[in-house]
Amino acid sequence: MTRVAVNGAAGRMGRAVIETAADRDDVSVVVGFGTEAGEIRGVPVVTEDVAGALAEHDADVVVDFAVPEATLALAEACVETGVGLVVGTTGFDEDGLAALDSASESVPLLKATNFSRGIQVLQRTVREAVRALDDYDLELMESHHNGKIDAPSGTAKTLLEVVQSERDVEPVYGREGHAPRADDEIGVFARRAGDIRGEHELILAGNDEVLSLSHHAEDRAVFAAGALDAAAFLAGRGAGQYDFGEVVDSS
Ligand SMILES: NC(=O)C1=CN([C@@H]2O[C@H](COP(=O)(O)OP(=O)(O)OC[C@H]3O[C@@H](n4cnc5c(N)ncnc54)[C@H](OP(=O)(O)O)[C@@H]3O)[C@@H](O)[C@H]2O)C=CC1
Ligand SMILES: O=C(O)C1=N[C@H](C(=O)O)C[C@H](O)C1
Repeated sequence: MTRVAVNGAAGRMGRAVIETAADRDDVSVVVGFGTEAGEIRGVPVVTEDVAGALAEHDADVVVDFAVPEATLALAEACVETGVGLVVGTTGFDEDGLAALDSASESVPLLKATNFSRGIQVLQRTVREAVRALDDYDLELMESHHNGKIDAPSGTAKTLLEVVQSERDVEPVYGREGHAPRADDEIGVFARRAGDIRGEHELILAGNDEVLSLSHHAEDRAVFAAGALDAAAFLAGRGAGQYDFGEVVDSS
């Protein structure tokens, strides 16, 4: 049984993680962290002394869905206590990413911009498609709920990295006015509306055809389940960076 702490416990994803864990017997959420103290489904939520709470509740791994500055403070507490860290938060700047890299020298750390298994497969499919259709026009779209802070989504950035590892394309974020398309560009578009859980689509267009590769999440439970799988995978491992692809391939 992996003892899990949840950062951002009262948020959309934090609550989904607590709900999802309640139906599983391989993980147990022992404490949550947030900006307001309280209790969610019997899980105590605390606001301060994160390192003390990790030790007190004997947590093995923290699952984090919060905001970058909270994640970075949490990473310090994980290093202090030797607790593993699953990072789902997106929107880090270069310094934030470097700080997480450095934390992974002391504790096991698994960061993924998307914990759905379908997106893992989409990443692999995108690589193959971009490689095979190497002169097709590429355009990337994502849609999310109206409470999302960062744009483009972390997943869109990851998909862009996959594309760029295969092809030298420059992102153009939205288009307006006189904006003819260049051969070496990829349009990137972000929409925010309602409670869309997360939609991503890459189109590859050329030669009188369009290949559309898309994914949509129907429930946040899919991300919560993947993050908990990652926590169970990380428990007991040594310091270093792990990949969600390893979790998917191992189960
Ligand atoms: N990797 C993946 O699969 C997924 C990643 N995400 C990412 O997860 C993150 C959270 O998303 P979501 O749950 O929708 O966002 P929410 O805004 O619903 O939740 C974020 C939570 O973090 C809390 N928080 C803010 N500051 C702190 C702090 N200092 N310590 C602890 N908690 C804090 C907020 O509290 P308060 O409300 O009081 O400010 C809030 O409860 C985003 O970056 C999102 O992109 C989301 C879904 C899937
Ligand atoms: O904020 C969200 O909701 C989501 N964020 C992640 C991202 O930025 O890619 C993953 C998922 O799409 C939902």
